[in-house]
Amino acid sequence: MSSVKIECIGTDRYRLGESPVWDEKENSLLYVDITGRKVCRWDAGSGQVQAVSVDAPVSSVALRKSGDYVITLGTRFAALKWKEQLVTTIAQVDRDKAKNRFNDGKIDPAGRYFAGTMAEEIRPAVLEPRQGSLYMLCPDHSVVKHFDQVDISNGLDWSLDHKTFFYIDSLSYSVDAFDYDLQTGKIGNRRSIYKVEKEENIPDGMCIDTEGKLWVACYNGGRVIRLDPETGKRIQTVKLPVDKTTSCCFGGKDYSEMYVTSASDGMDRERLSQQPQAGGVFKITGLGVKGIPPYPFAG
Ligand SMILES: O=C(O)[C@H](O)[C@@H](O)[C@H](O)[C@H](O)CO
Ligand SMILES: [Zn+2]
Repeated sequence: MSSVKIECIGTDRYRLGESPVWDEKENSLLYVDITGRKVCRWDAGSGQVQAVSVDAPVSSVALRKSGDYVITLGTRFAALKWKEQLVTTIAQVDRDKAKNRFNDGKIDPAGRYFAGTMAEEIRPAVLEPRQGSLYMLCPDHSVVKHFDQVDISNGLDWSLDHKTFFYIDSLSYSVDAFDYDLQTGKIGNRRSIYKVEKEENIPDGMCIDTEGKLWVACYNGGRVIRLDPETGKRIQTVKLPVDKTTSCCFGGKDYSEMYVTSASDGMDRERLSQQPQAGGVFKITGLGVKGIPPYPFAG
């Protein structure tokens, strides 16, 4: 564990970095700046970042089987053609909730796009409660609502045997599990597998490793934690040089590196001068565990 190394990739600082996803074909890391309204792609070879600006808060990005990407934009699921910088709407949700937007999203092992919504934040983590829902965009472009009453829909991933869905509603301060039916995408039997501790603050984005353990980025906690979903115990803590760590994914060669996004929104000048890397994207090496490739959207 002593060989764990953390570095900030590049010099760009984002307002609300989120949704890191490794794009193996491009040897690149994709991520979004939600409030900065852009989708970014960092080329691991050249170190260059390309960005596509969009017309609404963009909260997640995912690979697409047919090439290019899908995103959650405002309250829409949309397709993004990278080269053309072209965004086209696939489906819309929460039409009755003008102030809602999508938040975190990820593709399930069968190629469905899961993403949840939340109310507009007055400031980070302060918002009208229970306005969000969890949705699933199917490959045929139909949308299913799984449940509502969500405060801040956040981290999500699936167990390696695809029988469990893990989910975080941030303001419940809990990491939850559901039984998962991969055939139908149905979820059930919700239970909490981990209650975050006070200094861990707000559980945000999440990903699984090849040992079936969960990694959770802790917003205002300045860390990622590794959890054993079987025992409900935390087995590792990795601290980062910024407080507002938002999400994590594995990438790089053999998915042996971890990438962590962060935010700078809501920090005053003094705080920002103490944490000059706030809003940066970090690469962690030497963890000694690997991740799995992201699933692409099948539609
Ligand atoms: O990163 C996200 O998922 C949200 O969009 C953020 O706004 C934070 O999570 C929130 O402020 C604290 O929970
Ligand atoms: Zn998040």
